[in-house]
Amino acid sequence: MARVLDYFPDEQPLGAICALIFVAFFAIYYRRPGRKLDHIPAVGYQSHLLSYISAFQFLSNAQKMVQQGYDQHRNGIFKVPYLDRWRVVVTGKDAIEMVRKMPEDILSFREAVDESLQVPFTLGPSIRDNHYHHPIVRNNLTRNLPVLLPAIREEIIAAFSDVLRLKDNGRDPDYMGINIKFTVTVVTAAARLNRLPSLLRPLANRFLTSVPEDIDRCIKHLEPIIEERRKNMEEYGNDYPGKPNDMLSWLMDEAEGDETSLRNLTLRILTVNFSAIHTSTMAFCHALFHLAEHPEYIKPMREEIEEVIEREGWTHNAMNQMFKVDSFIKESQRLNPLGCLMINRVARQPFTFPDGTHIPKGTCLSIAAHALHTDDAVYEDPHTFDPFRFADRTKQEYSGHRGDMVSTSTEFIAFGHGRRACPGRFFAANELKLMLAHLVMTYDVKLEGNAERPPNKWLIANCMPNPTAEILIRKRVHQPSCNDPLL
Ligand code: HEM
Repeated sequence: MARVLDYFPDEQPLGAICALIFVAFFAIYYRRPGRKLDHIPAVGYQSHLLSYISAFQFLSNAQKMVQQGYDQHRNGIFKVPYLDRWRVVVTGKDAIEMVRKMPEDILSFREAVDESLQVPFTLGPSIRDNHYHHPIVRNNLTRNLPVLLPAIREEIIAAFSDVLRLKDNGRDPDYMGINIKFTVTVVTAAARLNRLPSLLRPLANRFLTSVPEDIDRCIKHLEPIIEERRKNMEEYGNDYPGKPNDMLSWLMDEAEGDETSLRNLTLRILTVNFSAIHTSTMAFCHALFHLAEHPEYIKPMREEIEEVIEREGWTHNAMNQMFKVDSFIKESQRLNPLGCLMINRVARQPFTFPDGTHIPKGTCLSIAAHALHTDDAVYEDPHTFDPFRFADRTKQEYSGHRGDMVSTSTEFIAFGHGRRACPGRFFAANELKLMLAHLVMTYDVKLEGNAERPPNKWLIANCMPNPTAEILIRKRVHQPSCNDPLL
């Protein structure tokens, strides 16, 4: 104490005491549930106050620290320090299986999402309490993929032309902009709210977020469409001829009570796009950077695509037969999942793992995704990008659909695993495969010189493709016949 007081002039001991009380309050307030996790080994300092040093290191070193814990406690359980809490990390097949099977009232997915995104404030109570869009994404969207595939392909081709500034694709830039920006709006507001004590959050939310303005802007686009569909339904019945077969129609069909309001339907569209846009964008960029580093993999994929498209055309069936394209993206997701910690959950009740580790109520728990995906006990030569690793369906471990990108397991958790696994992954897989197939059939890509793949950017535990990297891309001189007139 004497040494700390030395930093303050003699006449200001009160200031020093206030500062110390503030630091102590910060330290005690922030770490929850704190000492109840003392029995779980920590990465970095274990003691309460010193662990703040490790928590600061974790901000810029999360992936390495999680890997360190994984290497030291293989098939065990350890904890990593965040500024506001410990996070318990679970490793090993059996423990992952146990987490997968835990019911929501013991290990909650919802509570983890609500906390990390501050859903009650950012997206609001209707999104927190009602998840009717989940089965729509999982069932309606997936079921309709065969009929929607041509429209999805058309969108992809238009998007490529737009991004490469080849021609104006006629899509409304304001509507696209709101949907793209919405994720950033929500995530930024959530990060700010997470730094505040819960009592201040309702008030602070009003100043920290532009979600209401984003919804207002989006309403302007969707109002005339929703009104027209309602009018048609009133006049010609629910299944009127020409009714669009899309997310908005499915939501309008299923919404009940308050959910039928224009505002709530708009918020629901923004929320579905929130889950879809950035995840898919990052997945595609990761794969694109691997391809640009290894253009030699373009040829075998072109051969596969040409052969499949000659037989099946650009159909859903064709997508299911592009094993190399599927494997390429899956391999890229294996090495570059959304983060080093995934399948985040909050313990709603205390429970004990079979190895005797007790998990108190309120504990935040995750699986070490990146470490699992690069474990040499799980994958051969795990740090090498081996694009067609999953493509050989004669191998028993990848036979049937087991090699597919959408197939989750205790060895591949890029989409989560179990009941809560991403309901949009079937759509995502088709979208990503169509994008990669379109890219390789239409363009050549490479990195400048002999450059290596641009390094990923880590935001604490979240992994993103390098946002400033550049690749070289040019249109192929000879287009194959299977590239139809849509181009
Ligand atoms: C490559 C692209 C994607 C990846 C890597 C991805 C990954 C994930 C992951 C890891 C989860 C959480 C699973 C868990 O914690 O157990 C999730 C949830 C979810 N995903 Fe995806 N996803 C992708 C694309 C999509 C798309 C395209 C949609 C919609 C069309 C979608 C809709 C959802 C929804 C609705 C949830 C539940 C989220 C919530 O309740 O807040 N995802 N996704």
